[in-house]
Amino acid sequence: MNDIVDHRIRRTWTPEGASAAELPAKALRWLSERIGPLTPETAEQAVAPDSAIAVPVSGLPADAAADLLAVVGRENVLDDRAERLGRAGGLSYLDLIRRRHPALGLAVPDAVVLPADPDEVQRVLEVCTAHDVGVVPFGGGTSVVGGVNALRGSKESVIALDLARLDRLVSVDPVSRTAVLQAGVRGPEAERLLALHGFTLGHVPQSFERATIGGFAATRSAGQASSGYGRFEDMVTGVRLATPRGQWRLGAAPASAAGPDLRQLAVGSEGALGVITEVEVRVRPLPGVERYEAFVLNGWQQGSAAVRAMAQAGLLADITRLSDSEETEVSLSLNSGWKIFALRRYLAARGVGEPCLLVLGWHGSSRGRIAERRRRTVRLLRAAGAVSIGTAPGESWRRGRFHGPRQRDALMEHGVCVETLETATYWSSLDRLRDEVRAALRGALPSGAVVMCHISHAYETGASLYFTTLAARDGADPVGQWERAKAAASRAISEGQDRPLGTISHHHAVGVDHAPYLGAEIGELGLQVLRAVKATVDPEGILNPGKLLEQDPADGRAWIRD
Ligand SMILES: Cc1cc2nc3c(=O)[nH]c(=O)nc-3n(C[C@H](O)[C@H](O)[C@H](O)COP(=O)(O)OP(=O)(O)OC[C@H]3O[C@@H](n4cnc5c(N)ncnc54)[C@H](O)[C@@H]3O)c2cc1C
Repeated sequence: MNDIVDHRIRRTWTPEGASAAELPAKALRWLSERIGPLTPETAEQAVAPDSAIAVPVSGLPADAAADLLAVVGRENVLDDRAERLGRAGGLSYLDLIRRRHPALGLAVPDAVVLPADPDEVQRVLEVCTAHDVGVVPFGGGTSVVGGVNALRGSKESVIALDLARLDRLVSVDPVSRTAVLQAGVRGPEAERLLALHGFTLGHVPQSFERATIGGFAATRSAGQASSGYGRFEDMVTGVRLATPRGQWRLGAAPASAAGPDLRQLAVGSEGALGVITEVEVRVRPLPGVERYEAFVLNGWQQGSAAVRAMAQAGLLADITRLSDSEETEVSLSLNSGWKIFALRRYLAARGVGEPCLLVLGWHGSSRGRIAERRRRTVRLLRAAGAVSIGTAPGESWRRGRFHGPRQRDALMEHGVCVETLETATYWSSLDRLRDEVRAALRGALPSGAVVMCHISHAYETGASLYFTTLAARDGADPVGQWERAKAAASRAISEGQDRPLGTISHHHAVGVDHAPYLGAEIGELGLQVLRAVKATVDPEGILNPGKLLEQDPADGRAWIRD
């Protein structure tokens, strides 16, 4: 079993484990004052042994198993409970809760299959089509929308198709600045391999340490530096897919008017239209210099107007992230490193009563190049009323940029209901969307719940909104508690007059959790178009049953409560 999967079973993000993110006493005190007394989980709940989780005997038919062994070798068809449990779902709050409360049940694949290369992936799909076995493509397993849950749909058995062995940088074209990476390469390894050639991808989501190139493409991921490097789909120049109907290569030129851009059907296909085996990406020269800094704006309106002005003037930093006052308050309260009292006094003296933190990160070939870019941005920000608080808080953000999942591990140990959700809309609707989602979450969660929001992806025409909630967990019904809150927020996002107020997902994708809301966004005709594509490439419906397009009430949700 690889380290990553092993540590996921133990419910810790990295090998260092939850101890890497122990919450300081000050943070716990602050939190219990805000959301009510924390009720740490019992030792049994916190580390439920694997043996406590019911894992049915593998239902993979013997003849299908034999054919799979013939393709990938005996050691790459795994049916022991630990390996299967390791791929039983992703990393949403509900996924983690199910692992802590074994009685809630988990959807466990019948086997884990690890092909070595694109041709083996293709042959695995042929075997699964012949034996009518469902296939869940599994990258880093960091889905937070149920994308890798081992649902069966109409199939008797389902495998997790783990792409971990597709871990190579296939080629680099330094002239065109493109590179081909296999789907199973994880974020840090992709950067390491590209750096050997002097390049970077610049795709750094918070799940960077574990998520894969194939997963980024399959979910239309957006990284923290999207303002500078673009979203993942902006980086993709070509895709190689294995489908039950054969291999499909897309992307012949950097731009094309040869009909609709079918690459964009593969990007965002969430394992339902094919298995992405290779991705050709645009790469950029490694930046020689980085600079992180922070400003404070007075209130959300002033902050979001400043980010809009930056976006519309083409003056965004590579990383541009605005926290609302609630999120800023939490950062200030929980951060032990800053001189908080002095900072609050300084801001009050500058007339900032409702601080909203704006972090900017700059990448460039030299200090001079960065200075040149930031000069105009800083002028704009000063005119918008922003107060510079220097590089220390920016550096602190950079150092902690991947700590979120570890802190979540620690918060869960303390009995907190901690989850995130995200959306995006046009600037003219942004404030209304934020107000409505906050009201929906507050209405559904216990009083005192902390509901924070930030903008971390901004465009000329609009921005994403990312919400984080912290609430006292309902120990008797933790799943129902979050499902109700999430449904209320999703309704607020999806309702609107002639179009929804926002998108049901800016970068987490659809999976199971957002499937009921997809129709509101793309219309019944849109759903039919996608179903027609699915019927063409996957006529037997083996690929990722119950995700993206399908809502199978008998399978899609019921197992959660079983
Ligand atoms: C703590 C945390 C922070 C996160 N932060 C971000 C963030 O900042 N930005 C962001 O965009 N997302 C974020 N996510 C969500 C998640 O990391 C992304 O969706 C990521 O792109 C998933 O990559 P993965 O390799 O883990 O894919 P998986 O979780 O393994 O799979 C995701 C979906 O893609 C399909 N899939 C995976 N690989 C392939 C393939 N090769 N071919 C076809 N289908 C495939 C799966 O079947 C599934 O439907 C975060 C998640 C967590 C847990």
